[in-house]
Amino acid sequence: MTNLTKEKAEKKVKALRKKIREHEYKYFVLDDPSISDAEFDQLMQKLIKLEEEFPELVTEDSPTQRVGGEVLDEFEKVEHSAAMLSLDNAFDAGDLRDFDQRVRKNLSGEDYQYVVEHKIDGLSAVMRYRDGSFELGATRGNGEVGEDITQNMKTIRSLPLKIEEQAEMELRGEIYLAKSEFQRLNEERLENEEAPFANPRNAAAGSVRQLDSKIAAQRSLSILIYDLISHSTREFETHLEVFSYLKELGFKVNWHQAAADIEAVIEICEHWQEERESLDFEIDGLVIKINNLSLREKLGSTARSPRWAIAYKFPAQQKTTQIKDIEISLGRTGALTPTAILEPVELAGSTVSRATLHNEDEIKRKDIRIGDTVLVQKAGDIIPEVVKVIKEERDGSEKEFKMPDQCPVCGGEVIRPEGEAVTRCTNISCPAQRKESILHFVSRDAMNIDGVGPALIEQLLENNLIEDYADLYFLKQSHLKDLDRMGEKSSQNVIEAVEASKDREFFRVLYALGIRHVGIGAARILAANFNSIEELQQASAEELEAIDEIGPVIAESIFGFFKERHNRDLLSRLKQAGIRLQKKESESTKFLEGLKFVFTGSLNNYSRSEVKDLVEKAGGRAVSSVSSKTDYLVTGDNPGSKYDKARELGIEILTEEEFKELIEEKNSSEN
Ligand SMILES: NC(=O)c1ccc[n+]([C@@H]2O[C@H](COP(=O)([O-])OP(=O)(O)OC[C@H]3O[C@@H](n4cnc5c(N)ncnc54)[C@H](O)[C@@H]3O)[C@@H](O)[C@H]2O)c1
Ligand SMILES: [Zn+2]
Repeated sequence: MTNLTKEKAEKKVKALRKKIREHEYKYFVLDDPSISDAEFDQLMQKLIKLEEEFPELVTEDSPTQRVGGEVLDEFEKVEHSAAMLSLDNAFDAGDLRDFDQRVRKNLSGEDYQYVVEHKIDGLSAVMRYRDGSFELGATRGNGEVGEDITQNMKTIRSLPLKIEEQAEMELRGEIYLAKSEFQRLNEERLENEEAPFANPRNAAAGSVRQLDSKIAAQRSLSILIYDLISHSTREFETHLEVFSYLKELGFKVNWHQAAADIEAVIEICEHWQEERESLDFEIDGLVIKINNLSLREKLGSTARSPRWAIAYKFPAQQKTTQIKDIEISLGRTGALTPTAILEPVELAGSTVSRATLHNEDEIKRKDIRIGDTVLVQKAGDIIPEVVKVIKEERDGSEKEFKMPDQCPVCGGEVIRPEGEAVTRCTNISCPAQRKESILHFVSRDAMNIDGVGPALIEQLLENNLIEDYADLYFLKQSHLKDLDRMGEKSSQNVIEAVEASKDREFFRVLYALGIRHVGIGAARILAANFNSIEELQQASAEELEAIDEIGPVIAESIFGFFKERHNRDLLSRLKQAGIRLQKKESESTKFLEGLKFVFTGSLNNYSRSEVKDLVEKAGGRAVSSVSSKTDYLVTGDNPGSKYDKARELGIEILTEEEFKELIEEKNSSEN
């Protein structure tokens, strides 16, 4: 009870109706809502409560008395043979039990059973078949009159256009977009600088309402059937019977499960609330229906919804809130990630106060500003994200965001390489990324320092014994002895292993530095072209790019590395420690030294034994299977599964032509 006077209540009711109508227009006509469904449902619930308390205020045109929706003039109108209603909502087990009480009372003692189905977050459609052919498809519209979308529905692959049934029949189902398709579509829209759809439902609705069915066809819509409205020659007793009949005819029917009573229904609802992410389409709840069809008739409907069904709605995954600030957090590879600090909101059962903004481009594309009202969403265990900005809410005080030009953790220089979306701190010993860089430094292909693993590195950092990898060379046995699992013997071993690494080949040192994009292959090429660190450091970007295998991205990264003052300091300490930062007289510069090649598909210019010879002459090895240790995969015609595996592992892939160039060039430069 609200304890309102009638006058006050009337004012509230009017204001609510106005608000609800505005949101219905944005949602149903523009396919562009500015609040989440849960927030909309709350407004509706408020109105329902007030109207229950003051029944004299109920008017025929109240949103509670009719199905929300509008019919667009662009389409032919279709009058429905039976009104297409909304569903009543339940938000928890209590609401479901209340519903069950009402059913029980209305059926006065008759036995009944429920069927529970997914509530697909799409839009409902009605389909008419005659003499075995799909004849008409229509939207729900305002419930009485819908829009003729027959042409667009014909693009839905899962909808049979012919069936083995000569009767006249009418079906209902939900048109939807699969999650993967929704994601693809939104990425495409962002790229074309179009506003992303707020959810798959809006995306599906926007696609169905395309006047050009070629565009609809590109959207890959799907449909699931959930009701039979009429049939000219057959009668059915239960909803379950209808489902098996439709399935037999070749329709894709909605998932469903029988439930003996409301407690069984509640269990099914709880199950799917947990499992909803496992589906390839969005469900926003479950629909509970009476199984026996004659009982449905007995229960009947209100102006807005049937009394024999109810929608159980999951807690909201989307809500509107405000961005209070945008902060930068640093990943372990030095990536600067902007994060929105939100006015806390309750979302899918937890309080959300941060959302990832991914990167600078994403902020620009979505035009996100500090102070904006935004729609945020949380799906599964994914970090919350900003779906879109509600631009109508701007008052001019919002501030545009600018990426900092210094690392917020260490003050180091940040760069955003051309063609990349990510801005990074270039300081290798930046606290946010030093563990990773030290791990890389000691790894097998790099300095190969045995006995220095993740656990030891963590301890060394925690005890302030080292800050970066150069510090490893200044460790004394007395520092190590007292650490966990570090006796006399093992600390001695560590010191010796560190000492032994001072004489590694020059290319390994170059690789160990951890310059972004300089993998072991690029390090070898650099070592073949420069005799010492100083030489490399003095090279201009142009000189670097002049080397065949070194592209602008690697060149820029090398350049950036040497420019950073922390990195220069790090190098001078490596030098001071006695690491050899130049080539040995005897150091092999064989071009493919140590590199592993895998070949797949049939080659046009070489036999398999020829390529093996070529690779081995240049110091490389030809191996038969792809693993993370593979450096190059060379593909001929009709490559096999090795190709997919290499792609998955991010291994560099060469065509036969590229391989040929590599080998020929090498031979000519070495002769
Ligand atoms: N965000 C906004 O601004 C805004 C505005 C208006 C409406 N809305 C949302 O739109 C919806 C209101 O639409 P409604 O009146 O269609 O009610 P509803 O979504 O609560 O339920 C009815 C609809 O459920 C769908 N459905 C999915 N699976 C079904 C199944 N297995 N069996 C039967 N029906 C199934 C059908 O399309 C049917 O029309 C609510 O979710 C509401 O939050 C949001
Ligand atoms: Zn930093």
